[in-house]
Amino acid sequence: MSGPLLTVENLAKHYPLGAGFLKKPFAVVRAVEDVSFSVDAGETLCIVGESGCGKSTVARLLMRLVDPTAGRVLIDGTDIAGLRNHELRAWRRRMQMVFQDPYSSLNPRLTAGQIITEPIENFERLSSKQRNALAADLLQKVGMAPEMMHRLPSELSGGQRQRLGIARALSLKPSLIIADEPVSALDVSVQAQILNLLLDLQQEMGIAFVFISHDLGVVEHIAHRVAVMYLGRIVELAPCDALFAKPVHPYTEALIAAAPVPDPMRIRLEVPLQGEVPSPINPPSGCAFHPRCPIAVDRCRIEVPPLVPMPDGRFVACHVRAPGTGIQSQVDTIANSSITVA
Ligand SMILES: Nc1ncnc2c1ncn2[C@@H]1O[C@H](COP(=O)(O)OP(=O)(O)OP(=O)(O)O)[C@@H](O)[C@H]1O
Repeated sequence: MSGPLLTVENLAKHYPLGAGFLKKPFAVVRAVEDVSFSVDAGETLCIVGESGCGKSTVARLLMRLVDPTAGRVLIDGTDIAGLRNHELRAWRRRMQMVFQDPYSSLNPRLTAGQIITEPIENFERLSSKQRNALAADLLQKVGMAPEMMHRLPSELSGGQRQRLGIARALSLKPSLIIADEPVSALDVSVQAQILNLLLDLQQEMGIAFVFISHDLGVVEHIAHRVAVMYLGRIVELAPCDALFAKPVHPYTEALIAAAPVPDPMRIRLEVPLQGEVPSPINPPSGCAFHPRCPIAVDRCRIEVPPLVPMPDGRFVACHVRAPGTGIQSQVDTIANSSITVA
C-alpha cells in the first residue's frame, strides 16, 4: 500500500470543565487544536514540547482512548471513526501503545508471561504450550531471559518492566507503536538501552513509531522527523537533522537553546526559554507564542499563523519566518541574529 501509514487531519480536542447534567461548562481546555501530520511505515515521528502542550492528548486521540472534538485519524487512508466493530478490532491489532510508567501500566497480579500474551488472547485462544512459547520468544526479542515469564512486575527492575511493556506491545505484530514518554521514568543508562532496543526492533520488524517526549536528547537520537508543539498546536514539523541544525520557529530555537548540549562542537545559543506556558483555557490571541517571542510583530497578536511548507521541506507556523508574509527582509536579519526570549 502506498501513501502514509497514519494520517492525522485537523485534529482538535477540547475538554469542557465543570460540565454535567444541565450544567454548562464554565471553561474549555483547548488541549489540541488543528493538528495535522502523517507517518510512513517504518518511520519515527517524535512529538516534542513543554509540559501541557498536548502531546499525550494527541497519543490518546490516535489510540481512540478519547474522541476528537474535530478532525480525523486515518490508517492506510481509512478513517478509524467510520470503522465497524470487527474492523476496529483489526485496526487495534495494528496500533499498540507503550506508556511512560512501566509499573502502573502493567497488571501487578499477572506474571510477565500472562501480561505479554494478554493482548493476543483477546483475539485467539492459546494453549499453555503456545502461550509459553510466545512469551519466551517475545521476552528474548526484548533482551530478557525466558524464565522471567514467571515473575510478577514487582519482581522486575524499571528497565525490565519497560521491556515487558514493549514485549506486550509487540505481541500483536503492530505496524505502529505510540510510545508516550517511554523512557522518562528510567535511569539514563537504561534509557539508552531501551531506545536502542526500539531502534533495533524498528530495523528488524519495520515498525513505525509516534514517540512522545519532552527530552530533545532522546528525540535527536531516534527521530526521523520531529513535530514541535506549543499550546496544542504544531509550530514546526521538520526532518530531525534539519530541525536541530537550523531551527526555524523561534519557539523551536529557544527550546533547543534551553536543552543541555551533549555535543561540545555545537554552538549553544545564550538565551534559554523563559516565562510560563500560557493557559490552554484562555490562550493568547493570534500566535499563542507571541507573549514569549522576541521577534513578534503586530500580526502575531491578531492572526493564528498557519503551518506552511518551507522550500527545504519543513513546515513552520510563524508569520515572521514562514514565507509569503511580505516581511522577508526582517526574516533575513532575524535569522542571523541570536534569540532573546523575554
Ligand atoms: N481529561 C482532561 N480534562 C481537562 N483537561 C485536560 C484533560 N486531559 C488533559 N487536559 C489538559 O490538556 C492540556 C494538555 O495535556 P497533555 O497531557 O496532553 O499535555 P502533555 O504535553 O502531554 O503534558 P506532559 O508532558 O506534562 O505530560 C493540559 O493543559 C491538561 O491539563
